Amino acid sequence: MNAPRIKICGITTPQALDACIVARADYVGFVFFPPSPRNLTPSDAAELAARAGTRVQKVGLFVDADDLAIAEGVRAGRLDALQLHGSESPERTAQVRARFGLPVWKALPVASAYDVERALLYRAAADLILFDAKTPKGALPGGMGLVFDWSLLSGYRHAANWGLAGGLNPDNVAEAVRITGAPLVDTSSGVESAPGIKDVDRIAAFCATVRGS
Ligand SMILES: O=C(O)c1ccccc1NCC(=O)[C@H](O)[C@H](O)COP(=O)(O)O
Repeated sequence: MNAPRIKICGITTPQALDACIVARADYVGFVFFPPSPRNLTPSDAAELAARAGTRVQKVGLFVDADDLAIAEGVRAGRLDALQLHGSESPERTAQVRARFGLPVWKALPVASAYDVERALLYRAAADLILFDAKTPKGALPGGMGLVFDWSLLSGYRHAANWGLAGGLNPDNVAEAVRITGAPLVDTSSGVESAPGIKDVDRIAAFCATVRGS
């Protein structure tokens, strides 16, 4: 089995970006959601994008954003893909893909087998389904370090390209991949020393563990 592709989400500094590139992460995530401790202004995103060049793919994360906000993120962050992490419907997801001409990842919150089945609704609209842990009402919809029951994905016949997120870190990611067979893993708080503060050693350890799994 090929090693899973790796996305490190919530990059806010050149040091963290460089650590992802050195560790050969496939994707970095730029968060465009003001309530997040990882939110980027357009000028921060432009600086990071210029530094990254084509060395890593840049995924812009949006939560129920309108076209204007997405367009600003796409321009500033020179984005390669869009991650919709709110309650976007299949119709809105398809609309965003058509409007921006970029691959769209749809994050789905998971707490039960029913939540996993909802992926079918997005089969035609999204290029990738990202299964993430459901967060409590009123909390951020992601980036909380919460894990869901990975056995919900064990042996599941996926109808679409997909990835696993939610509380992954250097200590648990090998087990998560073993149980789910995830072809892509995504982490944010699991490679941080505090909310929004990436730890370059944890980024390196996460990537090394995934490549070795
Ligand atoms: O990172 C945020 O602050 C955030 C805010 C709003 C929606 C999603 C957010 N992050 C998503 C991610 O970073 C990941 O795609 C995923 O949720 C994994 O996060 P974590 O559990 O912290 O590893």
